[in-house]
Amino acid sequence: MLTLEGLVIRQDGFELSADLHVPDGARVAVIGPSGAGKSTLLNAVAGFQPVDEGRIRMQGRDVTGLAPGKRPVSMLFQDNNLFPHLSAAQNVGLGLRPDLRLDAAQRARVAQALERVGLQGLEGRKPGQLSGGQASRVALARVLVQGRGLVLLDEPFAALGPALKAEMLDLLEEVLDETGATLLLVTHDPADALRIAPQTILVADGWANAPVATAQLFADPPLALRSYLGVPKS
Ligand SMILES: Nc1ncnc2c1ncn2[C@@H]1O[C@H](COP(=O)(O)OP(=O)(O)OP(=O)(O)O)[C@@H](O)[C@H]1O
Repeated sequence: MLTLEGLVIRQDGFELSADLHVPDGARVAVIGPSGAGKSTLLNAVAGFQPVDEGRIRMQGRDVTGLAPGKRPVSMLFQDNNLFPHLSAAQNVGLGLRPDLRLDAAQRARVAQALERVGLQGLEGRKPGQLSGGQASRVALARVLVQGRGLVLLDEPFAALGPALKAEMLDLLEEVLDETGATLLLVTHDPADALRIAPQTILVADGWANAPVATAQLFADPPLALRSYLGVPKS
């Protein structure tokens, strides 16, 4: 699904390298110290961050030079990137057509996605009239209608309480089951990784490492992860 070949990203003295492969349908957490480069990695995969060396391949295609919209990727940020002046339905519709000129079938898909995430009846509300959890559901509905092969989430549910976050991770899992998409999820919470991602990419010391089994990584964390987790070094 996703291959990073000899990737090097540089910005203002910071350098991140990656040489790794994420198989189709894999669910992978991205974890590591603050400032290690987790968001930089996701932004490069999504196409928002230029790459200095190497190639990014998706579904067998070289996408290194492609604009974000041309990549088979949906990205969800912590603020859910919803437009405040648009309704929930319009925010979801943007995932299908940026000019929002939806035909009847596309409008039906939007309604179906909003119903799928439990927001029937709230289609006309603007983000400011929704709770944090409901706004996250709108963003997930957009991921659902986009139906892209790779879903990138950068700490999307960090502002929600623990129970609501667990609920959203469960809903995310259901959406992934339905679309078969591959997931990269940046999180600061090992419990999130253990809950949803059998594999984890550790970003530390200038490298995004190849995915390893999440349970094993946390059972016996490498040095770079120990201080971050607050685990004694010996
Ligand atoms: N726009 C930018 N221009 C220059 N340097 C940047 C920019 N954005 C981030 N950086 C630097 O790049 C490095 C990686 O930042 P990044 O946001 O990817 O880390 P992170 O692992 O996601 O951190 P956190 O967990 O705190 O969100 C940091 O040293 C940061 O200061």
